[in-house]
Amino acid sequence: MLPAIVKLCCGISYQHFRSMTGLQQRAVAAIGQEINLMQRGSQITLPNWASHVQWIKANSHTGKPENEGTISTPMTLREEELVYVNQGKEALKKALEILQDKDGWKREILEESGDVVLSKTLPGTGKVFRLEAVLDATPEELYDDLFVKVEEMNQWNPDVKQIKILKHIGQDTMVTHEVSAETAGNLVGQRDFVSVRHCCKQKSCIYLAGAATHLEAFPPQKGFVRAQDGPMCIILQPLGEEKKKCQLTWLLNMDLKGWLPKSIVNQVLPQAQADFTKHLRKRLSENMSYSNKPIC
Ligand SMILES: CC(C)CCC[C@@H](C)[C@H]1CC[C@H]2[C@@H]3CC=C4C[C@@H](O)CC[C@]4(C)[C@H]3CC[C@]12C
Repeated sequence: MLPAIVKLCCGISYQHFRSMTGLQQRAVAAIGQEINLMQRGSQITLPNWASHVQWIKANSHTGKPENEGTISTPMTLREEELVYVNQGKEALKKALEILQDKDGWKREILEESGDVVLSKTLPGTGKVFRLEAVLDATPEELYDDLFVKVEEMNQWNPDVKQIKILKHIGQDTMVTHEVSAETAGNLVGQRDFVSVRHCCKQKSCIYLAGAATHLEAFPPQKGFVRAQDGPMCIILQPLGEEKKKCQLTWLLNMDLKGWLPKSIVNQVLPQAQADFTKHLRKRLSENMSYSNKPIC
């Protein structure tokens, strides 16, 4: 019944859509784009009938509907954005596959706090690192610092010089530009990265995935070696019901590019991971002391 009504509405409104001008056309096209994107990015589940509605695709230059005379096929709009969402999902899948295999990990660092960094060499991928740490925070709080407020990371992590969000694609995907700080003694020069960052929440766990990507408007910058991050992933898993404790598992898979001896790379990367949790703990304790402060 419902699909029939929708089809009828489409039939009735079709002539109107065709005779619409400029802004109106763009508005309808934009709504269509939005619905397609939401549906494809599976941010919302639309009822089945929604797929019967065929949206008019407006030409971005002329504002006129494309395929004049025929009802256009379901739009392949914002394809570029869907590419990023899929890259993020793919990164998560690949990173989880690596983490799922519990065999063959070698211990690189064991901190007094109990944080541990492990490594494994994978054929075709090279050496990957895995950090395991328990933090006094909920997954949501960590998601806030690591995803929502990612641009603030340089304020608490001295290994990061700058992070900028170049593009938001919905709430769960973004393209970021990161610049690392110079390491002590400038053993490894500054690197910059353009990455797709994708978040996925499942039950009580939060997954933050990432992988190197391209943004035409952001080619490699002069003076920086463009490195490649990923497929990487951070898993935030709550520990215990009441206590604010969270298990953080971080798979780091980074190609620093440039001319660097492997021995240096294999030393700085696990160290950067171990340092990351130290800085993150400090940030969390500062956040906590703020939230405990009386309001006035
Ligand atoms: C050894 C030198 C060259 C590199 C050291 C800098 C490293 C530690 C920095 C540079 C960019 C940083 C990443 C930038 C963005 C994110 C996304 C966020 O959701 C989780 C943390 C994560 C993944 C950061 C982890 C730390 C990071 C990888």
